[in-house]
Amino acid sequence: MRIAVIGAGALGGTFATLLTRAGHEVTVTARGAGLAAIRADGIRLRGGFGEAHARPAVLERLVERPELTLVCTKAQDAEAAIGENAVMINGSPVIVVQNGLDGVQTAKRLLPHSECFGALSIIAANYTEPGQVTVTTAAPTYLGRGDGPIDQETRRWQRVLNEAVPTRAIENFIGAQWTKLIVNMLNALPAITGLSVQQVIAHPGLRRVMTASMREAVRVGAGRNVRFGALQSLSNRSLRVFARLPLWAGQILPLRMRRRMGAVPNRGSTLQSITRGQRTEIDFLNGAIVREATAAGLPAPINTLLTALVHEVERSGAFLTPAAVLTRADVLLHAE
Ligand SMILES: NC(=O)C1=CN([C@@H]2O[C@H](COP(=O)(O)OP(=O)(O)OC[C@H]3O[C@@H](n4cnc5c(N)ncnc54)[C@H](OP(=O)(O)O)[C@@H]3O)[C@@H](O)[C@H]2O)C=CC1
Ligand SMILES: CC(C)(CO)C(=O)C(=O)O
Repeated sequence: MRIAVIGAGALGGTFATLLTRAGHEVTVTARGAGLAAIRADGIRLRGGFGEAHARPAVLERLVERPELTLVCTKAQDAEAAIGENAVMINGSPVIVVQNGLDGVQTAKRLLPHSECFGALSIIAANYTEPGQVTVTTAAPTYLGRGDGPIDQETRRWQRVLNEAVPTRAIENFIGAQWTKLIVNMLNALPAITGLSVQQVIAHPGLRRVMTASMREAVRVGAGRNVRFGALQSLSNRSLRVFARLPLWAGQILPLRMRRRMGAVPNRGSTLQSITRGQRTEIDFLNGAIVREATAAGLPAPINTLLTALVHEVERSGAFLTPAAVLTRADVLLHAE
């Protein structure tokens, strides 16, 4: 099948390489150093899914209509990246592989003639340099659309993706996007401190802040009447119970997430943007919680602080020490 992958970074590079290995005819779009590196030597994948080297076609923009397109940019780049390729992809199916709440809606708005789906990936992948990706956790990807049951088209594309990476079709995709947003409360503190996700969770003070951000996010979702979708071991019921536990007991959730992640350091996709000197996705992660809280008339002080701290680090290029983070967060934790 002719498959296009827009944005060949950590996840795009993983999907492009493994779809090529599965026998598909893959074209990726890239720019700058990524374009030059992939043109010269293809994409090299290491880690959790084994070693693979793919030589997909690489272009700045698509010039042919693919049979399926995966959009794998960060959320802040999705509108531009889809817009640049809209002439070619509008009318053919599109899967947006993205964190945050907005990706599928953005694709639907820009591609009114396409069937649009979303993929929530639990894979952890590190874009170590242009054209090089290391998978630090090999985990499933969840595919769906809307808030209803799984439809036939979703099952069809699930089977195609599943040839490359373990993929499951899910009902209530919109609720599952929220559940993934709770998981993505893992991202901010590594981006602020420069530590891996596992190191942040191992730090008792930072773990409390992370747990508080997750609880706040669940409460905001509940305030927006969200029915959280099932993802890994998380469910609507378990998340709502988690948000009511005392803070000390709630820390079981990030500890469980760390256990599932394994021991290979996971830098998280937001820290990777910081390290590359790029704008992060934080306004679509913790920032989305702040916006949703405003809409629900609820406070979201922890997510407001974490969003602001990531922006501080983006501007200064200097990570904060755990002690500096705790000085800023302590008063909020006492009020929790
Ligand atoms: N990495 C991970 O482990 C996980 C990531 N995710 C989510 O998946 C999504 C993708 O993340 P990730 O793969 O980490 O991101 P990366 O930043 O590694 O990759 C995104 C790629 O998109 C490229 N890009 C941006 N705009 C364009 C454009 N207009 N045309 C062509 N290419 C473009 C970027 O190029 P350039 O480098 O030139 O900017 C970059 O190579 C995010 O929403 C993230 O949150 C979800 C689960 C895990
Ligand atoms: C789940 C996690 C944290 C995996 O790294 C992720 O989604 C990300 O890095 O954006």
